[in-house]
Amino acid sequence: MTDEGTGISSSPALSANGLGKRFGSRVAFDDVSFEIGYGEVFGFLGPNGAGKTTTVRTLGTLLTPTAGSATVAGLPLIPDNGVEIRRRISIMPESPGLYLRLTVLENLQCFADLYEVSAARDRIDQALQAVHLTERAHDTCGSLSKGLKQRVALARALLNDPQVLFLDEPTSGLDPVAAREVHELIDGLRQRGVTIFLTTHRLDEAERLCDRVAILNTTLRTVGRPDQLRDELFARTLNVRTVSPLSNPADVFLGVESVSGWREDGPSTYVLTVTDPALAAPGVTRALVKADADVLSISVSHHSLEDVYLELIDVPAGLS
Ligand SMILES: Nc1ncnc2c1ncn2[C@@H]1O[C@H](COP(=O)(O)OP(=O)(O)OP(=O)(O)O)[C@@H](O)[C@H]1O
Repeated sequence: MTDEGTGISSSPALSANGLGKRFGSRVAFDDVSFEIGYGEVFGFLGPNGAGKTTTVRTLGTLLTPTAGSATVAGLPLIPDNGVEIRRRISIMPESPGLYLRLTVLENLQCFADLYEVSAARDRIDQALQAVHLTERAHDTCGSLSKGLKQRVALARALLNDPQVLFLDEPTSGLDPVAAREVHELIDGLRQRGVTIFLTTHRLDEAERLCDRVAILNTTLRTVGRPDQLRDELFARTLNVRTVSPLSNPADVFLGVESVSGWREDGPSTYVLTVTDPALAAPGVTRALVKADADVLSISVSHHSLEDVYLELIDVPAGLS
């Protein structure tokens, strides 16, 4: 569905409603619901065995769901739509699955034939350019590093110019430089308006790349923007350190705009719960100066997506 005049689609690129998949008595994932807009980069996080790959394979029409419903690239996920959905999407699996004795170009030609890509040579050239591999087109895939193989797999996933791209752990096993290159490629795809469904164990990756993330552990634990999840789960705090203990901290802190509580966190260290750190910090500074306190530092505490993840996933005792 397209909004008149704007050309922008108003229906979600991907949606799931109570979606589930079980293998016999084993539940791979259950009761998963979300909506993803066109052009969004959506992170799908969860521990080993959480059901991420099975969700991707189900949305990618490779497995049939056992519960719920979904739409993929604007089409209901039903067997009759399988061919058309596969035409509109691509899946880049965790392992590249290339023919190692064939060159990069031959691999792409092979897959372009398989996918019946029209104007194949142009699409291959565009895909090679998108992943910066034009120079390596005639190298055999067996001679490429893991990071370069991953780029070939990404080029293959781009051959059909997908509306929705599923990336299953695209940086698994890559060194930081190769991972950063993949991140830059994903950024480039986002700028071209490709909707990306990204499964990853790397929380820094999700935080850097994703507009929103979902945390899955067989069922969905939460969906939201990383900063929104942090704010929902953790109170905002200011950390104040002074040279010597304050004689009456309550008198100093309470009454400052935006400060709703305080506690001591060791000698001369105070943690203040605040509604808005940007408002609270200058007020607290003024109050400390007025009380003649020698201030060592005032800092806003930052929670990472990892904190959110660990809070929501049941981590076995002793591991957190
Ligand atoms: N074909 C299958 N037959 C039976 N069980 C399966 C099958 N595929 C997956 N499972 C089970 O479904 C659950 C979810 O697996 P899945 O591979 O989707 O998890 P994941 O989140 O992708 O894990 P990882 O991060 O380790 O790749 C696991 O318990 C797994 O053993």
